[in-house]
Amino acid sequence: MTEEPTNDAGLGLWLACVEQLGQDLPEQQFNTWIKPLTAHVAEDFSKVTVYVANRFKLDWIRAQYAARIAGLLEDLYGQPVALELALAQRESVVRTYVRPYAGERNTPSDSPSAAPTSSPSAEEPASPVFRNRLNSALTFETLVEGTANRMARSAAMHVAASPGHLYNPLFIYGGVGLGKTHLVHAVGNQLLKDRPDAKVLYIHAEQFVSDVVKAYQRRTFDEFKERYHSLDLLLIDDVQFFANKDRTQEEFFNAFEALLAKKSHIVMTSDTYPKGLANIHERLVSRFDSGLTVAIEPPELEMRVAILINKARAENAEMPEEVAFFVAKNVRSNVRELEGALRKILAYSRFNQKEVSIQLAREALRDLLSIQNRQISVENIQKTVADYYKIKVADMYSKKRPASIARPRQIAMYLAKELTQKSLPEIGELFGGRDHTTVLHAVRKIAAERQQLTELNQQLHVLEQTLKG
Ligand SMILES: Nc1ncnc2c1ncn2[C@@H]1O[C@H](COP(=O)(O)OP(=O)(O)OP(=O)(O)O)[C@@H](O)[C@H]1O
Repeated sequence: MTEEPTNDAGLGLWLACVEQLGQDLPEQQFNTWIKPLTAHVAEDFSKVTVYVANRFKLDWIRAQYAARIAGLLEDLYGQPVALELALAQRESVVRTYVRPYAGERNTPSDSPSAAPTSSPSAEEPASPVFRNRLNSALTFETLVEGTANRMARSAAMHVAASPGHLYNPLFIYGGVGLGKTHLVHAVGNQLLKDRPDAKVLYIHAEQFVSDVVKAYQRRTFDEFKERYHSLDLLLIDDVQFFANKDRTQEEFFNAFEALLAKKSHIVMTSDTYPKGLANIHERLVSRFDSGLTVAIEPPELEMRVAILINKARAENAEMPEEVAFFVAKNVRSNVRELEGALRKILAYSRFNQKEVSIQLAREALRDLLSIQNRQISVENIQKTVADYYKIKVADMYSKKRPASIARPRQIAMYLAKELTQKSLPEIGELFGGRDHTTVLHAVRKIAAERQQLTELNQQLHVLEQTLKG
């Protein structure tokens, strides 16, 4: 492989990243995928271009390691570094990992002239593990269930258990990093576990476009059709990328009809619901919507906590529940960001040889937390305390008196007095129009008990840390 020139400091950054991966990954994975990589680091460190030997490996690196490499580079350099993956023969830089918005994406056109020279195909030589392009780590077992994904997950499990029947096609949509890709891989992996002979293919929509282009160029549409039309299960990710690709849409339509006719199953993902798709033919859109369409929502707090704890465990690290709560409270947007936060915390903990604690998490995530520039409001306190003690926010204002509710409410009043500038009557007002003496009683009671009860003190500590960010 060509050695790509890079400056010394840049080389140092790349080598440190590789070294860290060498420690983190199983030896065989490291030797197969990471060791052969070369990289070029921009003079100002703004971008690292990693060169990969062929398109197939590039896809694999992108799917499996790009987020991790980008995260490590950022940890090591101290600021975000754009990561680009490119084929080693330089003439065709494929796609940056840091994704632009859909409209700006540099996807291959499906006109023959714009075809990439080495577009991938489902037939490309590969070891049997990769032939179906499934990542065996993405299973139902490793996908944490919560309200946000319950329906999508159970529909997907249903499909995996009896493909070709209900919910065909299954159309899963949702924002970035919410687990759509994970879920479709899980369907494929589950089906293969039950029926190892099933013909399953996972493919990203962009790759399908490339396959169409190649069939065009080589006049191999018969083989193309045979390959796609013979599947038992087609898992196709990010179908919004079919926008404006007329020939691809036509071929996908054909494949779709053929597969449904023979009771094969199709599972699709997209960033929007079918009717929200732009520049896709109406006849395709209506077919996308003809089975079951389900959304994946951003994960709720408890799900985020569970994901963090599970992922830490998978990395052989312990994340105490209070730290997971602190992180989950502060990183809300999607699971990929949660994973990024976890990676930072674990790297920080290893590097400084300190145990994972709220204090450590706060240090590791200080950039992220300072961006949020949180202002503590009484509403925020009520929500956080309600989440922590697993009661409804509405109970903060209600007249209910059971201790399981009254106590968290007193704790929230105490924190409101401690962490905001509000007066006792103002706080009373915000807790369902209570008298200021009720608030005063709560504040005094909790302050006194805090001195006596270690457990309460610890809980208050977690809540304070969480609220202060
Ligand atoms: N419920 C979950 N439990 C465990 N891990 C999850 C869950 N949801 C998402 N993840 C993890 O979060 C990361 C991002 O998920 P995934 O790539 O499936 O998102 P996506 O919705 O396909 O995003 P995009 O649209 O950006 O491709 C993956 O590493 C995935 O394993």
